[in-house]
Amino acid sequence: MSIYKNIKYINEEGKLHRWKPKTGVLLLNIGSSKSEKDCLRHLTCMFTDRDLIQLPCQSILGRIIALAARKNSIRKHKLVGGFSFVNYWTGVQAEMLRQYLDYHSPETGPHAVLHCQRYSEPTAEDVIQELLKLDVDFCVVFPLYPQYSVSSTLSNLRNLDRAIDAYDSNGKIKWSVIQSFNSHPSFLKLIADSILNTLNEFPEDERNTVNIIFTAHSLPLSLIEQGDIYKSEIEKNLKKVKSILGLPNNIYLSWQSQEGKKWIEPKTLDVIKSITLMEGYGNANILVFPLSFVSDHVETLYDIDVLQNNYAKECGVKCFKRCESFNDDPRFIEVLGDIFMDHIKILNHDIKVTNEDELDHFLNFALVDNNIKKYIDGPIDSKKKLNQLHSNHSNHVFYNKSIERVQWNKRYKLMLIMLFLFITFSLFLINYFSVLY
Ligand SMILES: C=CC1=C(C)c2cc3[nH]c(cc4nc(cc5[nH]c(cc1n2)c(C)c5CCC(=O)O)C(CCC(=O)O)=C4C)c(C)c3C=C
Ligand SMILES: [Fe+2]
Repeated sequence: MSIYKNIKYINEEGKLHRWKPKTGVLLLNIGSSKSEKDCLRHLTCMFTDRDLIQLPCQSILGRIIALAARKNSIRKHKLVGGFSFVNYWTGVQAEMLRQYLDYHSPETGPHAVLHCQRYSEPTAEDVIQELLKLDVDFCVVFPLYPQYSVSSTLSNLRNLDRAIDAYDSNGKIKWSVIQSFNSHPSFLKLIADSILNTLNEFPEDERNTVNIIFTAHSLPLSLIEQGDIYKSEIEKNLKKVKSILGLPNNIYLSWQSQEGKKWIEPKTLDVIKSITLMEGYGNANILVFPLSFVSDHVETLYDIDVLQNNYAKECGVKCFKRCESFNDDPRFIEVLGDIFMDHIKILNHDIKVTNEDELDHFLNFALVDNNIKKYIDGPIDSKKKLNQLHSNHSNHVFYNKSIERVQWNKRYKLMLIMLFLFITFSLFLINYFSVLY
C-alpha cells in the first residue's frame, strides 16, 4: 500500500487531476487540570479510568480518592506556578511539528497536526470532529508517551476509538498508530545529547563521578504482572542510551510518583538517599533525567525540581541538576518529524526490514495499519510485526488479551462475593422475621 502515490483522475470537464489524501497527525497526551476548580474533575476522570488503575467499586472509590487527592494536587500546581502545562506544551509541539513537516515532508503535506488529551481538553471527541471538518483522510496517531503502557498509551487509544465510533462511524478517516518510540535512533541520540549537555555544567574534574539517575513514572506492580510492557520498555530504553553514552559514571534507574504500596521500585527519593549514604554528606553530585516524559508538568516541576531537589539538599547532595524537558526544543520536534517520516516510509514499504536486529530500530513506531481497532486490546507483538511488514494482509493476534481476561476474572469474583453477602443477609432477615411472627 503506497498511500502517497498520487492518484490521477479525469474530471467532468476532461481535465487531469491528481488526488492525494489529506494527512493528519494526532498527538496524544495525558492532559493537566486547567484550574483550581478543574482539579477535582480531572482527578475524578483519572481515578475512574480502569485502564489507568483498577479499584473495587471504581466509580465510587475513584471519586472518593479524587476528592482526597484534590487539595494536594492544587497545592503542587500553585507551587509550580500554574495549571495546564501538558495541554500548553503539547499544543506548542503540535504547531511546531506542523511547520516542520510541511517543510521537510511536502509529499505528505499539507499536514493537520492536532493534539488530544486523555483527561482534559481538547478531548478525543473535539478532535475527531475537527479532523472531519479539516477533511483529513489519513491520520497518524502519535502518543507522546515514549514507552508503551496500558495505563497511558492504551487508555488514550481506547478513548480515541470510542470517539471514532461516535463521530466517524462510516470510517472516513483511515488510521495508523505509532505504538511507542523509545527505540528510535534519533530519540536515543537526543536523550544522550541532553545528558552530555547537562553533565558539562558540572566542574570538569567532577564529571566522571556524577551519579546519573533516570527517573520514570512508577506503575502498579499488578499491571506489570498482567503483561504491561512499560517496565521492559523503560529498561530497554535505558540500556540503549547507556550504550550510546558509554560513560564511566554510576547510572541508576528509579521510579517516582507511586500512588500506592505495590508499585515499581526503587523510589527515586530512596536512590538519592542511598547515593548520599555511600558517598558521604556533602560529596555526591546527582544528575536526573526524566525518562518517561517529553515536556514539563507537575511530575517534573514539582516531583523532581521541588520534592527530589529539596530531599537531595536535606541528605547532603553537593549538586543536584535535572536535564531540561524537551518542551519546544527544535531538536525534539526534529525527532518527532523523523519518527513520523520513518513511519510513512514503512507504510509505503520504502524500508525493508529483514531481521530482528533491524526490526528493533523500527520496533513499535512504524506499524503498517489503517485501523485503530487493532490496537485497543494491547500492544502488538514485535515478532508478529516482522511478518506483517512482509505481508500485505494484516491478520493480527493480540498480545495482551490476557489483561482483559484478568480484569474480568476480578470483576466476577467481586460480584460473586457481593451475591453471597446479599443471599446470606436475605436468609438472615427471613429467618429473623419468621421467628418474630
Ligand atoms: C492512579 C494511577 C496512575 C498511573 C497508573 C499513572 C501512570 C502514568 N502517568 C504518567 C504520566 C503522568 N502522570 C501525571 C499525573 C498524575 N498521575 C496520576 C496517577 C497515575 N499515573 C495522578 C493522580 C496524577 C495527578 C497528579 C496531580 O495532579 O497531583 C502527569 C502530570 C500531569 C499534570 O497534571 O501535569 C503525567 C505526565 C505516565 C507516563 C504513566 C504510565 C506510564
Ligand atoms: Fe501519572
